Amino acid sequence: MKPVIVVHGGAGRIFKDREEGARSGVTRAALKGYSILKQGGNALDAVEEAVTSMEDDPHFNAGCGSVLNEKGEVEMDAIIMDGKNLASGAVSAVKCIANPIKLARLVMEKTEHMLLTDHGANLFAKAMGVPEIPGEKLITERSRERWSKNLEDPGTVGAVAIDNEGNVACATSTGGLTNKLVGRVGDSACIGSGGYADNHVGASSTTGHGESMMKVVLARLLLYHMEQGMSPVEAADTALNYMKTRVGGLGGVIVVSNSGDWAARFSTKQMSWATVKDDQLQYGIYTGEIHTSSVAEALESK
Ligand SMILES: NC(=O)C[C@H](N)C(=O)O
Repeated sequence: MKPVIVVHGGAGRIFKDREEGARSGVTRAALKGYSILKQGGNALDAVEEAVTSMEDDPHFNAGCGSVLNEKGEVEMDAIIMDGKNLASGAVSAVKCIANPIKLARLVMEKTEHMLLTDHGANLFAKAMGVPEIPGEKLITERSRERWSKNLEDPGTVGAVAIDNEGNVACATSTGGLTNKLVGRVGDSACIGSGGYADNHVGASSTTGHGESMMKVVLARLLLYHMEQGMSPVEAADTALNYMKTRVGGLGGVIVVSNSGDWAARFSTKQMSWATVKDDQLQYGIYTGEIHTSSVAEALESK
């Protein structure tokens, strides 16, 4: 199986002055994940690496750069899932951690549980030797300014991949919604809403209005449509359209099928996304925008 990775950097409105940062952040993440797959690495490692790269990038609403809750603090949600055995791990409302996706992976691999929240997630991090960082380190000037004006930012991040053994995986990470209530948990920590991976079908990761996505269980819904015979593009559009007409919610999805077909679709005005397949990088932000270059060219310009 030829490896494929697809990443997103969030659906919503991306301002002009943020477009270049979003484009280069998603392409960097896709290239990092792909290089793991190319070296024979597995899909789980690739999606974790891609998401970690975007958590560390202050352009995105995940890790450093996360939006702030009603108290002006960062509380983050993340999930990772292995399509081989349907194992998954998640954290919700976790604070003072640089990379929630790594903590989610530890929940999957080191506990009997699937989701740890808030204080318990931090206690677990400590037990695993994951360093706590001051909450301030996750806050950017921009996130504080947008919070004070109660302005929404897109930027949840996610990745899906298939490796050369045909295993699929997904990972999603977010700071959630600006001015959310303390303790609010969104779709990104919830299996089937923020992401889902099953080798029998494929893997998906989502972004958008979390409460709407939880109502329709968006990530699993679109895989269901693929099980019924739809292509990734048709399944993504059908699921997004259902969410829009049924509950009035907007968002975006990325998906890879177990045969290596992929899609990046959104019902919002924009979503930053990138993919690498057959040593070719593609990326875009607006509907219909697709830039293409070889991986070699892209790595030279980085
Ligand atoms: N920007 C986002 O995708 C937000 C995320 N889905 C949430 O509701 O927490």
